[in-house]
Amino acid sequence: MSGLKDSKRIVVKVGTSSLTYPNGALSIRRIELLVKVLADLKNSGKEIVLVSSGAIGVGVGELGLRERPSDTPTKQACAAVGQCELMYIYDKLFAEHRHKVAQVLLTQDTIKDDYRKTNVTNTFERLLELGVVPIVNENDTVSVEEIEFGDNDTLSAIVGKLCNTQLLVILSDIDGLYDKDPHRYPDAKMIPYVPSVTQEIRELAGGRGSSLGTGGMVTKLNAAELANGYGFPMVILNGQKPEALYDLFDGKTVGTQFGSLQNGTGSDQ
Ligand SMILES: Nc1ncnc2c1ncn2[C@@H]1O[C@H](COP(=O)(O)OP(=O)(O)O)[C@@H](O)[C@H]1O
Ligand SMILES: N[C@@H](CCC(=O)OP(=O)(O)O)C(=O)O
Repeated sequence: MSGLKDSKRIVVKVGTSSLTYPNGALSIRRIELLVKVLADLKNSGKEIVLVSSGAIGVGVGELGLRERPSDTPTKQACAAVGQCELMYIYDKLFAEHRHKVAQVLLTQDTIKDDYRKTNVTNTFERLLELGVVPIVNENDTVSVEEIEFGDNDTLSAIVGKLCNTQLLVILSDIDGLYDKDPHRYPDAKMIPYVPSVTQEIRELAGGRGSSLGTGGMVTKLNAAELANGYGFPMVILNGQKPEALYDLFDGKTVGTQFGSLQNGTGSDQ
């Protein structure tokens, strides 16, 4: 079995802080760059599933609110408004590269129900066969647990399982996992490889880094643990530099890799 660079089916998760400015408005430059890289990777033969946060952040901007709301119904309303805008933009940008997108809204409990799980898996399988890029987000109208505790990181690992991915890439507002929060400690050092998420690793992780990000490093470690348990590795890369995905698939050491490909032969470390 070959290394990460040969993974064909990839789930890429992008967080709110990688897509929006601190005032909530969408960063056109970032989303354009992300779509360009993903479209190009798709042209190279990869199958891409994109898990995109940002609906609440974009909704905040669309509705002209001054800051991210703290009450759940307003967050849900923002997500419902923002999701339309987000998909409109993805549709338009992927179309420029002649790729089709699909909207898939899920809740984390999908994985617990065999009937729903099969339906979702079948949909992913067919969409990928048809050459479509599924774009997934939490269904924030029917599920509020996740927007209260906030994270699409866990969802992205579940999506990885549901679509039988070979690799999960989480694009964050930071280059990878450090030995302490680099926003608080300038001497923090990045950790390139984590074979498994231990208690010692968990103790390195702090909370969110920006006013728009919700999960912090803890939820990324939860996602890594889930992903590795499901049998695929996870890599954290910086969403400000989506070109890092090219480096990853060129076989370079970039970001932080958690776990290796199943049967232990896939690690690039
Ligand atoms: N050990 C750590 N290594 C890296 N980042 C950390 C660590 N501990 C806490 N963080 C914080 O987690 C943030 C990433 O999570 P979050 O703000 O939720 O981003 P995103 O929107 O990308 O999901 C970083 O910006 C950083 O401030
Ligand atoms: N479904 C919500 C998810 C919010 C969320 O988890 O954000 P993030 O921590 O940036 O992945 C949205 O799209 O705004």
